[in-house]
Amino acid sequence: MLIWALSLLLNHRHVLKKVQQELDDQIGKNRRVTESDLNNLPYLYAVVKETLRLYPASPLSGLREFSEDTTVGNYKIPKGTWLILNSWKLQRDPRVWQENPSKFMPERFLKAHKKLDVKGQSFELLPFGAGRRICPGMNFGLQMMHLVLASLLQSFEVSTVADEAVDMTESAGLTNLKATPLDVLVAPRLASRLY
Ligand code: HEM
Repeated sequence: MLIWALSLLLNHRHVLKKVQQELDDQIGKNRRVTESDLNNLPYLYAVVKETLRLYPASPLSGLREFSEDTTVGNYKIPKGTWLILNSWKLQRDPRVWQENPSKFMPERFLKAHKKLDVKGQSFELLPFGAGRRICPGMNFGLQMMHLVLASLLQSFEVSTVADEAVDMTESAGLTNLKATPLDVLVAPRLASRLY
């Protein structure tokens, strides 16, 4: 997830600058970001949500089995049928994400989709699944993503070799990995005593 987030930010430098500006405004450059700062970083949260929307770690959800005959929409589903949810497709569905569904736009989570969260309550956005078998590592995973991304972007300027665009090709598989490795150049952006 971190690699997708960094890749998206490197291809959208204005978003990268906005995340770093938020970090500078909220924390400043005289100390390192800590876990207790995270609640004051709404733009960073929007970036993480938008990354999980476009590049869910598990594009096809865990398997479910219908425990009784039922009807969903106009479809009759017999007991025992297996269900696999395509969250990758759902999370780019133009009927839900009307404004440029495939575009990286964290602002959508501060405006039109402000109320959507990633914790299994908003069925348009299910990067951790939902229900009884929802990812048990969700809160830990989210907290780590926010903290690691915040620390990295506060501490370092990041760029690509020769300012090339990052290749966003995805690999086929149960987990959504980048097809090509990400090379990042880093340079310190804080005083040396803080490292
Ligand atoms: C950003 C990080 C993570 C993402 C996006 C993620 C995503 C997912 C997804 C989509 C599922 C399937 C849920 C379902 O079928 O409804 C899942 C299941 C699971 N995850 Fe995660 N996960 C993350 C981090 C973690 C971490 C840090 C741990 C452990 C420390 C963890 C442990 C598990 C386990 C054990 C399951 C299987 C749960 C079950 O079948 O009952 N995950 N995860």
